[in-house]
Amino acid sequence: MRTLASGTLVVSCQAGPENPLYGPSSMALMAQAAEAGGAGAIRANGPEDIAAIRAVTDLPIIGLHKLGDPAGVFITPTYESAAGIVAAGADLVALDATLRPRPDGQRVDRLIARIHRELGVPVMADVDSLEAGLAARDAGADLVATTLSGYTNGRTPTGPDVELVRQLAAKLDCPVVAEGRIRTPEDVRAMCDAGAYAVVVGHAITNPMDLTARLVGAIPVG
Ligand SMILES: CC(=O)N[C@H](C=O)[C@@H](O)[C@H](O)[C@H](O)COP(=O)(O)O
Repeated sequence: MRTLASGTLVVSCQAGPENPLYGPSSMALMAQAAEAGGAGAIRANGPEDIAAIRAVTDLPIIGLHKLGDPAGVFITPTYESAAGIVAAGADLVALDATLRPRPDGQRVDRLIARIHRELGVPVMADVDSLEAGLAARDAGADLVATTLSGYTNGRTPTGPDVELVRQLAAKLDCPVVAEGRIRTPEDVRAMCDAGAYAVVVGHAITNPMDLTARLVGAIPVG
């Protein structure tokens, strides 16, 4: 079984329908490019993308399935969504473990226990706060990630949440994964110094629209 090693840079290869790169073949190419650059694992969304990525790499895949309302719990909200991505080739399941109500009313500890029992893969809890991270570990999560920090209370900061990584790493007895708005080598280093076990980077590597817009924004007007 493929596992997430300590000190890994994970590249999140995701594109929504608004992105010209939307689709499994583009995401498989992204994953191959990430691997060629030294990525140690891939994070990917949905069974189609995951199956296409699985076909071209042996790297561990952290799978998720975004379903439902993005304003609520939508990262792998149900057991069925977890089962679908594992069948497609995911080695770990990432799921929303914020303290928000789940769409099916399911308790997260029962969901995690069922994934362990029936799918036999580790669960990475995507959280937004220290409280949610501690609760996720108590609920059985194998790893805790800061993925949802800044996305659940209406205001998204521009930078990554180094402080949350530091707090989680100080309190938890499991790997803490840094994720969200990490853009530069300095950000990556700050996360490692704060105690991150692994670092996930998405937009800054796999979203050329974002990269282009940032540089276009640097051109003086007039
Ligand atoms: C909040 C949410 O839905 N995050 C998603 C989780 O899978 C992805 O859209 C992010 O790209 C991923 O977390 C990596 O983060 P960033 O792209 O900022 O490096």
